[in-house]
Amino acid sequence: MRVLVLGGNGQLGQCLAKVSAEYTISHVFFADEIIGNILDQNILNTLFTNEEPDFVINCAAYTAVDKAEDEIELAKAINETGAKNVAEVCKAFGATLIHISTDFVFEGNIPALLDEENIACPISVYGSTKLEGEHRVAEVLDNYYILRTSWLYSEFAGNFMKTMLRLANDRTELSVIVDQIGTPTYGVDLARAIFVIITSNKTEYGLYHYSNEGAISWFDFASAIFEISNISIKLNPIKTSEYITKAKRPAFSAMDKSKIKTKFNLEIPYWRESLKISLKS
Ligand SMILES: NC(=O)C1=CN([C@@H]2O[C@H](COP(=O)(O)OP(=O)(O)OC[C@H]3O[C@@H](n4cnc5c(N)ncnc54)[C@H](OP(=O)(O)O)[C@@H]3O)[C@@H](O)[C@H]2O)C=CC1
Ligand SMILES: Cc1cn([C@H]2C[C@H](O)[C@@H](COP(=O)(O)OP(=O)(O)O[C@H]3O[C@@H](C)C(=O)[C@@H](O)[C@H]3O)O2)c(=O)[nH]c1=O
Repeated sequence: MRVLVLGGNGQLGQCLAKVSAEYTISHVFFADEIIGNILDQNILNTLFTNEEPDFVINCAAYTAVDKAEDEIELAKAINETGAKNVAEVCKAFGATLIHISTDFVFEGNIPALLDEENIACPISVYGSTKLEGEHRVAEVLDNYYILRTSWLYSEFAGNFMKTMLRLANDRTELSVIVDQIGTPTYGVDLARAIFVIITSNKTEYGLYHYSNEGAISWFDFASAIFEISNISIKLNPIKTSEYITKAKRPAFSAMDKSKIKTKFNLEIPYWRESLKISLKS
């Protein structure tokens, strides 16, 4: 079993590296954006020729949600054309693709757990490009898994948990949005779910939702980060309208994980338990 991780230096890439040795996979190769530039088909061909992967995990993406509103072409190139390039090279080399997508494909106007059948209707450039990336993958390949995840955090790279800890260092007070509801996902839990899929020997291809269990606001998430870390800071709950950002974010994007739990016999940790583990790390 040979696995190739694209975007291997990013947050999820590092989470995959942390746990890959727990699984009976003979070879996992982590490619950064230079040796695995998903915008360059020649580079991808060379990489695939050398690595001969059975599975490819595509973590490479444009993930700067606000910046994407200004860098539309770059976000489209990486999240749409890049996804297509990866799917095409997987097809040419007979590899199964695990492609990562996001809860931000949803509009967020339905306050009920979103399953894979719910209509996606993105309200940001990032969300639109990720949805288009999903379509490109599905157009090219049959043997793909698209995993939509949400509010990814970990001890690695940049994320909301680390932003909160950093801001608490030099502020006595923080204001965080209370009317956007979703589910945090510990990247290490997602990494383990990906390896479960790879080692399952199943061929249940398609679209899946994966996050931790529970549904909370960003304010709740920040409160828990500070409470578990014993950081005392004044935290103000604010409305979305009081925190101006370039990109719109869904008001409700908590997802239903029944499909992945049933098909792969997965037990998903509750968000707060995973947060404690990540903060310890
Ligand atoms: N972070 C989150 O909250 C969430 C993320 N997701 C999805 O999960 C996946 C992984 O996200 P995460 O690990 O957090 O994101 P990161 O931004 O941490 O990692 C993405 C990686 O892709 C690399 N990259 C950018 N352009 C290219 C390119 N042309 N070729 C190859 N690599 C490239 C980046 O390199 P560099 O940094 O040098 O540009 C970076 O290392 C993404 O698909 C994302 O959309 C889904 C839901 C939530
Ligand atoms: C820093 C900060 C953010 N916020 C709000 C803004 C936003 O609505 C929310 C999260 O902010 P961030 O910019 O950290 O997170 P953001 O980049 O919006 O996170 C998203 O990233 C992409 C890649 C995804 O795919 C999504 O699932 C989601 O994780 O918190 C505050 O209310 N107060 C603050 O001090």
